[in-house]
Amino acid sequence: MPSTLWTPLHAKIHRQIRSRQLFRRNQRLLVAVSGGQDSLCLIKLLLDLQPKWGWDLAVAHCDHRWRTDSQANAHHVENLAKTWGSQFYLQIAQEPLHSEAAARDWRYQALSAIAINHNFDCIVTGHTASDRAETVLYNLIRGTGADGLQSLTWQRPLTDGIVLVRPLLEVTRTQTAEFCQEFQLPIWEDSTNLDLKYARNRIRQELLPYLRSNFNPQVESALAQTAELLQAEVEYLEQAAYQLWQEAMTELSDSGDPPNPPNPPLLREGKGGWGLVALNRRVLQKAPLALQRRVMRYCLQQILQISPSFEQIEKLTALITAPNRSQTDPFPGGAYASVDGDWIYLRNFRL
Ligand SMILES: Nc1ncnc2c1ncn2[C@@H]1O[C@H](COP(=O)(O)OP(=O)(O)OP(=O)(O)O)[C@@H](O)[C@H]1O
Repeated sequence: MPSTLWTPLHAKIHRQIRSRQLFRRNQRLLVAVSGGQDSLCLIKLLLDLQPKWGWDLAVAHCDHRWRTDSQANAHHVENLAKTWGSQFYLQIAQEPLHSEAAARDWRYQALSAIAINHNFDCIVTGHTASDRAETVLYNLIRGTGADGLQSLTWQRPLTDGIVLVRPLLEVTRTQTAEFCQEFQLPIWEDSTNLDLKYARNRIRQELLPYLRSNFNPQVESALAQTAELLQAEVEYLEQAAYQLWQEAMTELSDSGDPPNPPNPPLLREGKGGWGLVALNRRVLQKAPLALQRRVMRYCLQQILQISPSFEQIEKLTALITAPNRSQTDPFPGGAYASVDGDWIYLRNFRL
C-alpha cells in the first residue's frame, strides 16, 4: 500500500479495536477480502495499524464461482495480497453457488477451514454500519424478534475456538467508498450487487434511499444504532433466560420426582439430540413472558434440532399456565409436549 497517511478513520478504528478489545497485540488475523470497497478499506486500515499492534495479517478469498468474472476477481485479490506482502489463501467452491444463503454458508465454512488449517483463531470481515442497517430491515420484514435485528455483532464465535470479528460496524458504505477513493484502492466491482432480484439489493438500492429521502437522512446510522442497542439487550436476556432454564430443570431434585413417568431423567440424550425435557411450571410461572419464550425456544431447538417458529414457541409457552393434562399437537418429527401437574414434558420419540 502506497500511503501510510493517518486519517480520522484510522484513529476511529484504532480506538474501536482498543475499547472493544476486538484484537490482541501480535495476534494472527485472517482477513476476508472479496475485493469490494468494504473489505479493501478494512485490509488497508489493518495494514496501516499493523505496526502499532504487531499483528500477523493474511488475506483469504472465497471464489463462489457464481459470476463469470469470479476467477479474475480472485486473481485480483491475490495480486493485491502480493503487493502488500501478505500471505494469500484461496478457497474455490466445488460447484457454482447461486443462492445468497448457500454462498454465505459455504463462505463461512471455507474461511473456517483456512483458519483451522493455518492456525488462525480470528477471521475479520468488512461488514459495515450499512450492512447492519440492511440486516435490521431485512429481518424486521421477515418477522424475526430482537435476536434477528441485532444479528450483525462485533464479535461472534464461529467454530472450534475461531471467532469472527467485524471492526467496521460503525463505518458506513459511503465512508468506505470515500476512503477507497482517497487511497485509490482498486475496487473490484461486483455486478451481482446491482441485481434487483436479490432482496438485499432491493433494500440497499430502493428501500434505504426511499427512507433516507422521505423519513430520515441518517436512517442507516439510526438503524445501525438500533442494532447496537438491541445487541446489549439480547445479551442480557440470553443470560437471564439461560439461568431460568437451568432453574426450571434443576428444580426436580429440590422438590421431589415429577409424577409421571416415574423418575425420568431431566434430559435424556439420544443420537442427534435430546429425547426428553422436563420443565418445572412453578419456576416458569414466576418469570416474565420474554424469558418464558426464550426458555421454550431453547427446549424446542434441542428437541426438534431446528430453529422453531413463532407459533411453535407460543404453543409450548401456553402450557406454562394451561390446565393439567393439556397437550400440544405434534411438532415436526412427532415430538409433543404435555402437562403433568407442575411439570411440562417435551418428548421426541425418534431419539
Ligand atoms: N468472496 C469473498 N471472499 C472473501 N471474503 C468475502 C467474500 N465475500 C464477502 N466477504 C467478506 O464478507 C464481508 C461482507 O460480505 P458482503 O456480502 O456484504 O460482501 P460485499 O458486498 O462483497 O462487501 P465488500 O464491499 O467488502 O466486498 C466482506 O466485507 C468480506 O470481508
